[in-house]
Amino acid sequence: MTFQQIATEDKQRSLAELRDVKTLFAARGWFAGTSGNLSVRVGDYSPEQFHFAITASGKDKSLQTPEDFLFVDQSGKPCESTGLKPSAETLIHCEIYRLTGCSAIFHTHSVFNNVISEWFWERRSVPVDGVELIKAFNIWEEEAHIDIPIVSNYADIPRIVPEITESLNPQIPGILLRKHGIYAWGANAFEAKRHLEAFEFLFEYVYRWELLKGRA
Ligand SMILES: CSCCC(=O)C(=O)COP(=O)(O)O
Ligand SMILES: [Zn+2]
Repeated sequence: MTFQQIATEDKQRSLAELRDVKTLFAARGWFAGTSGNLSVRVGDYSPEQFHFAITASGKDKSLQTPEDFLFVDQSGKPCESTGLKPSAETLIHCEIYRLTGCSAIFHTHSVFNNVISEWFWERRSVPVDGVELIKAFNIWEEEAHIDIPIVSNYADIPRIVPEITESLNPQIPGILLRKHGIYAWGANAFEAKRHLEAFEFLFEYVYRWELLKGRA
């Protein structure tokens, strides 16, 4: 399916979803200093051809403007003529869509996700044991253990992509970039948001638990 074949209503719906999530996350202070980026896929999916709406690079994501989003293809190239630049991290979105076939990807920076990614960097994953909110990832076993992958954070984004290819675990809908932030995804915007919120809860839990353990 080409971009032109995708119904206008579907494109408008994806932009409305992004706008709503952006407004909500901005109200929570989740886009400090223009950080973060969001995308929602539109139209049919195949690993070789897909399209998604993504936040434009470097914008103040707490503001609503007519120039907040643009559509790109599976290689991160704009689908329409535009003066807007897609997020500097678009290639990470491209790779996560290609590997998972998901429909929405949300990326945010927080103090907890940064600190925890550095604390567990040597083991390249954040261990979480038996916390109820693991169920937000559709993992229902009692006392479940999960490991949330951490990859390097290079200024040159294409260098990060092979580490994502290598480390992404299909059971865990998120990946941490070291001292940078979390990428969370889902089958739709609702699910990606649930996953992101669960990750942030778990990072704060692990951070506080590690502190308490250190005092015992
Ligand atoms: C000032 S934040 C540095 C870039 C970044 O990590 C980010 O999430 C925002 O980049 P974008 O190009 O998507 O605005
Ligand atoms: Zn970022």
